Amino acid sequence: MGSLIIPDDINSIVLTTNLTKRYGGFTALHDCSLAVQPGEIFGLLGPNGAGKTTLIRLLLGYLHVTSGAARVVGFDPESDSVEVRRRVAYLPGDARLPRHMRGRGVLEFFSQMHPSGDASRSFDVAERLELDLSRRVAFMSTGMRQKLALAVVFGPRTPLLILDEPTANLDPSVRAEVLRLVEKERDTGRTVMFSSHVLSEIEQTCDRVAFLRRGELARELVMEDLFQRHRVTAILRPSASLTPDNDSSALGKIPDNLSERIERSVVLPAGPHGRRVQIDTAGDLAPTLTWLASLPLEQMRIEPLGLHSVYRAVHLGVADTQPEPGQARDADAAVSEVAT
Ligand SMILES: Nc1ncnc2c1ncn2[C@@H]1O[C@H](COP(=O)(O)OP(=O)(O)OP(=O)(O)O)[C@@H](O)[C@H]1O
Repeated sequence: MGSLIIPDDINSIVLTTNLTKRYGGFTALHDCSLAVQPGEIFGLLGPNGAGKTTLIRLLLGYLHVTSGAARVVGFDPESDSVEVRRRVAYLPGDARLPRHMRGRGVLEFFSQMHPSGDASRSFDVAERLELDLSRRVAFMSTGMRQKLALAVVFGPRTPLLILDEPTANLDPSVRAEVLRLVEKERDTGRTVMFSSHVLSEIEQTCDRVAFLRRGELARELVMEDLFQRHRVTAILRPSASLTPDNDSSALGKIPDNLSERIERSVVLPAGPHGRRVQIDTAGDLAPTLTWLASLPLEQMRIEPLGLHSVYRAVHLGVADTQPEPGQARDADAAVSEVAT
């Protein structure tokens, strides 16, 4: 406890320094240091058991810290959890609501419980999510209960919202509506932290994302930087000359001004249409396009590299820019299993 807080991070709304949680001999979170800035949507990604919920519950003081420190909305959740919870609206992954109450009663009850509760905001959210508030919780479906829990949590006007898998059990149109609500809150200056297994919604909504893997903070990513990374796929013209080991010599030397932007360029073994070429780029595409146009390539396709490739790399512990040929298919299967 009581680790040094870096002065640059003094304005962070969430700050953790070497935060660690052990259950007996098992480490659920290890040396996690991260900072969330006011007004951003911060995503937490990671496979099952990675430590996302552990981190969130430490931030709210529901779990005791083993070592390291956290500061949330200016307070230490270990010693001031009441102050933290006054300022944070929290959606647990396993939200439990009073089964005997009707939806309307639940929203009124929770808005009175929270110091910054506002029932009218909860009712608005319930309406946007098309939730029938006349039903008793006991007779609601899983998705309806999730909508009700969301209506509860979007009620209080707290500076920070922490949502543990907010879109779990919801159909695609409701998921989209929840993400719009999250963005709306951010646009009013609130900060949102949320965990999810759905890469597309993190990609679409978050300003920054942290990847947890086996209790470690494996990677942090600014989404703007991710959107600047692309994969160019093309077929090598049959006339292009190749050295016997099929290296990337057919692509020539990468111009000096692009050396930082071209993260990877490979000629893959021949497929049904010829030899495939893959080039991964970072940063502004404009200068790269001129070079690409000069190469002996056809059927060129340019796609954003996307969170999927980073997730795969972090999840499998391989470099996202240099997957082994043939490994990609296995990796994709593993990701779709875990991350869709
Ligand atoms: N009370 C506990 N005692 C022992 N181990 C625990 C306890 N609570 C959680 N763990 C373990 O800590 C690890 C992290 O769990 P956590 O719930 O934080 O993961 P998560 O990333 O939220 O996973 P999921 O995506 O499945 O919700 C898991 O291996 C889990 O089994």
